[in-house]
Parts: sequence; C-alpha cells; structure tokens
Amino acid sequence: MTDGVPATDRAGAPPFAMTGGVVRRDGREVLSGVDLRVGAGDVLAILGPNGAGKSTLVKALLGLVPLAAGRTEIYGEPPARFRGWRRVGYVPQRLPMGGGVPSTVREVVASGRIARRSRWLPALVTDRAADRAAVDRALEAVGLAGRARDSAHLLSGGQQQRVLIARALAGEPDVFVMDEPTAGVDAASQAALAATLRGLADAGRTVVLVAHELGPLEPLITRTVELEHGRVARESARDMTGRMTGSTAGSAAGSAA
Ligand SMILES: Nc1ncnc2c1ncn2[C@@H]1O[C@H](COP(=O)(O)OP(=O)(O)OP(=O)(O)O)[C@@H](O)[C@H]1O
Repeated sequence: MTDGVPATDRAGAPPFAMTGGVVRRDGREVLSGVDLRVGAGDVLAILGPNGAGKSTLVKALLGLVPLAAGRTEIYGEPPARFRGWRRVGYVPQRLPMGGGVPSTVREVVASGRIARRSRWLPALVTDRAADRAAVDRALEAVGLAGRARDSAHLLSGGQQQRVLIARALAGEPDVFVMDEPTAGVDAASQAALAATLRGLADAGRTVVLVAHELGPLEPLITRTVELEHGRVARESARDMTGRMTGSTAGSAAGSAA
C-alpha cells in the first residue's frame, strides 16, 4: 500500500454500488431494497421528503450504518475492507461539536488531510508544504480565506457548512458525499457551493449530494434519485440535449458511466 491507496482496488470499479440495500433502525426498515450504482463523474442528487431515508442511504454507502441485508461496495470493496479513504470526502450535515476545545477554521479544514498521511512515516517537509497549499486552496474555494483563524463554532450555519466542504476539498478526494449541503444555508454560501461544485464537475470528480431542493445546484446535477419511504421512487438523468429525463417509478437506479 502507498499513501493509503491499497493495491487491491479493483480497476474500473465504480465509486459506489449498492444492491438490495436494507437498513433497519429501532426494528423498522428505513431503507428497503435500494439498488444504486454511482459511476465516476456522476453528479448525483438524492432527493425526497423528510424521513425518506436520504441521509441513511449516504451513510450506508459509506459504511457508517450497517446493512441488515443486501450489499454495498466502495470502489469494489465492502466498506469494512475498503482502505482507500483518501479517495472519499464526506461532508456531514453539520459541524460536530468538539469536546470543549474550540477549533479554528484552518484546523478543521486541515483535518481533511489526515487520510492522506502515511500511518508509518512522519510527514516530510514537502508533504507539509503540500498540506498548507491544499488547505489554502480549499479555504479560497469556499470564500473563507479571511476567516482561517476564527473559531469554527462562532461562524453562521452556512459558513460552517462551507468549512466542512473545504475540509473535504482539502483532502483532494475523487468522490464527494455531501449530506444536505444547502439546508439552512444563506444565499452567498449556496452560490459559493454552486461555484465549487461546478469546478469539481468540470474536473471529473464524482459528487453524491442529499438535497430537499436543488436551487442553484440544479444545472450541475447529472442524475437524480428520489426516495420515498426508503425506496427509490423515481430517477432521472441528463440527456444529450441537457434535459433531465427518464424518471421511472420503482426501477433500479443504474449509471450510464
Ligand atoms: N439513529 C436512528 N435511530 C432510529 N431511527 C432513525 C435513526 N436515524 C434515522 N432514523 C429514522 O430513519 C428514517 C430515515 O431517516 P433519514 O434521516 O435517513 O431521512 P432523510 O430522508 O435524510 O430525512 P431528512 O430530510 O429529514 O434529513 C426516519 O424515519 C428517521 O426517523
């Protein structure tokens, strides 16, 4: 293994592939047999009403909640065996409150570099310079370069969301998973997110995001999957003319990639 990327990654395996995914919470099925393949370069929005299972689906894709039945793989490996975490950037719904120690914006964003570190070797001077440059780029990309020394917990909800996005950007992953990046976020932060996503999409990165409404993100989305009561109710993909088409009820969500 080099730099956290295992030699066993299966060439050509998609970022995510779930088959018949079932999740139970408190004895209740909250995901009921979801099939979802996310291809490299997809910018996929997971839509649906409150409680439909959107957050549960992204957490299950990442192995953060276990499947009661079915199977899911990240780049061809079940989450428990997957070792290429530097390839995956996760943006949770909100900044977890730390144990009383306030972190600066820069410290939170710099933590996004940790998965890139070798577990065995101390960071080289060149690595540290690359870390600093990546953190600077990430802060710049979300418009928070001027807030680097501020306490992250004192920022607005929208700015905290941008800090979390910058943390994922700093890790320079291949795939971004964002849980409601636009929820309760001010217009300036939504515009900053749309610009950031445009850059990621243009660079061929894969994005999976949960949203209630797409708003300014809509033109960037290449596929949608809509959940209802833990099942895929509808899905669509952008066709050659740029229109979203192909919504179907109850069928498997496949990627053209
Ligand atoms: N830790 C948990 N324990 C028990 N039930 C849970 C847990 N997490 C989620 N659920 C339940 O699972 C269902 C799906 O929740 P989930 O958060 O995935 O939905 P969602 O579509 O993301 O909703 P929202 O848009 O409100 O965030 C809901 O009924 C929720 O109450």
